[in-house]
Amino acid sequence: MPLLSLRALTRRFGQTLALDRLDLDVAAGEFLTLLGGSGSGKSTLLRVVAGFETADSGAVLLEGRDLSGVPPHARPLNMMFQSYALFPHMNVAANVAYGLRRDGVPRAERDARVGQALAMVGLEGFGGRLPHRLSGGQRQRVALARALVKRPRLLLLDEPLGALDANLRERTGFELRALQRETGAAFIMVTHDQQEALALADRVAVLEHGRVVQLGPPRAVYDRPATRFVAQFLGAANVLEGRPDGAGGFDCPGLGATLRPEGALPPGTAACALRPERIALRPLAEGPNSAEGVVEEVAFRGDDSLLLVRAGGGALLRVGHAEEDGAPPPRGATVRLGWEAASVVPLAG
Ligand SMILES: Nc1ncnc2c1ncn2[C@@H]1O[C@H](COP(=O)(O)OP(=O)(O)OP(=O)(O)O)[C@@H](O)[C@H]1O
Repeated sequence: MPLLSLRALTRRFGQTLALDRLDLDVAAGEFLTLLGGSGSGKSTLLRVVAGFETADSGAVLLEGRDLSGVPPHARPLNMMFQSYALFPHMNVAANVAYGLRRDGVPRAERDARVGQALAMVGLEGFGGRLPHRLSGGQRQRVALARALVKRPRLLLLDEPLGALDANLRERTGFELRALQRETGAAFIMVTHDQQEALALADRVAVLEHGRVVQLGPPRAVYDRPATRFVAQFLGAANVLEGRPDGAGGFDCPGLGATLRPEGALPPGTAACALRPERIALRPLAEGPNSAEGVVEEVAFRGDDSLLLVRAGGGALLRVGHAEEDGAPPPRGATVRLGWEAASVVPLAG
């Protein structure tokens, strides 16, 4: 049985359908990241699971038990907010102890558990500090300790790393992952950052318009996006419109060329995705899966350059050019492009 099951969860705000008959199962001990554009329903989903928001219809089941009517503090889960929501007048230890005190946990046990939780997030010795005397990263850890101290089976994290700078964010992400393994709790984390979502998760759920449009291991979702939205949202793939040529290929007028995927095309395929880093500046095979274009822009990005290449049929392609392949061609250069059949991903929607 999954730890958490969401069944046909629906939540409206006036005309807005924030959650639209959403189904999702989360396994015990799993790290799931929720990725989606602004307004896709990520926060609403967490808030409904936590009990801060009620669904109009549908069910939230934790180990098969329906949580409707169970108040937030009585749910065997915890939520960590983006703002951390620490009590400013309470020191770190009191902030972390808050939920235990409310549950009537005796003083000695409380102190021991607060000590353990602070050690877990690397904040031993900080118990007496007030939140305003901590750095952003330290405040984030206090919030995490407070969420973990009750040993929840499920932890909901709403953009927990949002307030951290890039370096700290990466390090804290790894720490979060280690903590999740150590505690065995399932984590559901909302993030705007697609790389973070891919890096940390066992599975990624992509939300669009209040529904899960794709769910799977990071690599599978990245390599085989199911829809135009997922292809462009994750890794900004090129989405090429066209139609099947009836002979296993996909005619793409914008490209002025034919794409040929490895497998068969479903008859209704209306677009294919092609990742920028899978396009080489040379033909890889004879015939299909190559095109010609003119370099319109070259943007240096550190470990690679991004080229915008205008293909023969007018489509503008994003093409990644790795540093180890030497200097990128200059603007105005005519280039021949090629890619493997395995890189062509037919899209369903
Ligand atoms: N309390 C509310 N009142 C009215 N509309 C709301 C409320 N909460 C959310 N919404 C709307 O529901 C939709 C989903 O919002 P939600 O906050 O869940 O999205 P999100 O994916 O978390 O977005 P973001 O990434 O911007 O935080 C949005 O259109 C939002 O405007």
